[in-house]
Amino acid sequence: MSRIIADKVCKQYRPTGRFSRKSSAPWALREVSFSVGPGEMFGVVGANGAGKSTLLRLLGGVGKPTTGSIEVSGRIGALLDLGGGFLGDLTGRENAVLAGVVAGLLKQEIEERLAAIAAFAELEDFIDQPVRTYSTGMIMRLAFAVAVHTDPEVLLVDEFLSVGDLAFQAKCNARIKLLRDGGCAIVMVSHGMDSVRQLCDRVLWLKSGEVAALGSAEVVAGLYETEMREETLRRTPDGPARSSGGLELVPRENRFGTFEIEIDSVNFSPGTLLRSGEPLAVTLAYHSKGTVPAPVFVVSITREDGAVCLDTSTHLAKVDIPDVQGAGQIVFSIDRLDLAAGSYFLDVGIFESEWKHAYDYHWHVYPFSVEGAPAHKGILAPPCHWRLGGHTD
Ligand SMILES: Nc1ncnc2c1ncn2[C@@H]1O[C@H](COP(=O)(O)OP(=O)(O)OP(=O)(O)O)[C@@H](O)[C@H]1O
Repeated sequence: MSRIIADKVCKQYRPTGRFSRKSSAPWALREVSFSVGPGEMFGVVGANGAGKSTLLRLLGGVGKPTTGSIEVSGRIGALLDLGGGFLGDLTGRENAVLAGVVAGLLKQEIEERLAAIAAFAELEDFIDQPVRTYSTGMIMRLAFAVAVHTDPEVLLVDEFLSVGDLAFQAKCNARIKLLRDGGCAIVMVSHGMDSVRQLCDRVLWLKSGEVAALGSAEVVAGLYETEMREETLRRTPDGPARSSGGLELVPRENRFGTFEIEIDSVNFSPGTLLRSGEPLAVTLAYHSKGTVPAPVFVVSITREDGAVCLDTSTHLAKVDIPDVQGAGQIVFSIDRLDLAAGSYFLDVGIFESEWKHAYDYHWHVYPFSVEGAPAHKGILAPPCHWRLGGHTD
């Protein structure tokens, strides 16, 4: 069950000013699909103008996708515009009650929580003062405290907005983790890859409104950092698009990396049809020009909607990989691929030993389909059996 399902979401703001007549406005989001389950922390990363806030706003019900759909189930706690909705002449207490009611709580329910809200926001002495006398930090603390005390089942947070002093930030993060452990689905726009790695389960990387990558936090943070690193170093990837086995590998589109090691070939043809329950073996052939210390090899299988089915690496499997130089190959095999029928992607890559950046990562280059699976719902479809035992009268 998912709390959030975004399906091919596109957003184009109504043309104004320079886009009014001659050309149409650019797309702020284009064909963005993903789902977030209960208890999942879903990060959204991307450069300025990539579409992160637009996505968060749409998830919070502010505006509608131009095309595509968004389904959110459960009470939403949105920290989109911290304190922006507060009325200056009302006291902190009155604003908290109003915000709680808007979030869907009964007046009495929110009143019962006021002491906890004021304590969390560290505003006990100021809660009966008008909000116009508050500093920006105090307003943000109050807004955050209200949002996390309304039992949200979905929480939308922009990390930038949740900053207070470091101690308060740590308290917010702890609270967010608590909510996650209680089954809240959290979408967090993140700006630092360290916090992405620490907090998020999965990450969506938006680039000019499109999905650049979607997968486990480590992989996507590594890919993003690769690109940022290249940008900071003003470094262009070696070589133009390369063709391999009929595939077009385009740097920064479906191939990310610094290419100190390159994946030369993968023995997996795009469009392969697999039968559920069959074994799978993938051989990566690679080469490096210089010596590369203990790289991490990664294989990931995602469903078409971005759900991670398998995400593994030599690091997780504790396989000892020596320093690499020259050409070599590595084989990854699964005894049974018990996937439900559907469409999937196999992604492969090689990362720096500490996951700091990708050497070479092939993103959604190898689509495949699975058929012949038992008719279960969900991602896994292993052979299953039912046995009714005994009778109760
Ligand atoms: N209200 C608006 N009207 C018109 N265009 C908008 C509006 N809001 C955002 N955009 C445009 O949509 C695109 C995505 O913007 P958005 O603010 O969602 O990106 P972002 O990733 O959140 O950026 P940042 O990190 O700078 O906040 C940009 O090109 C931006 O100019």
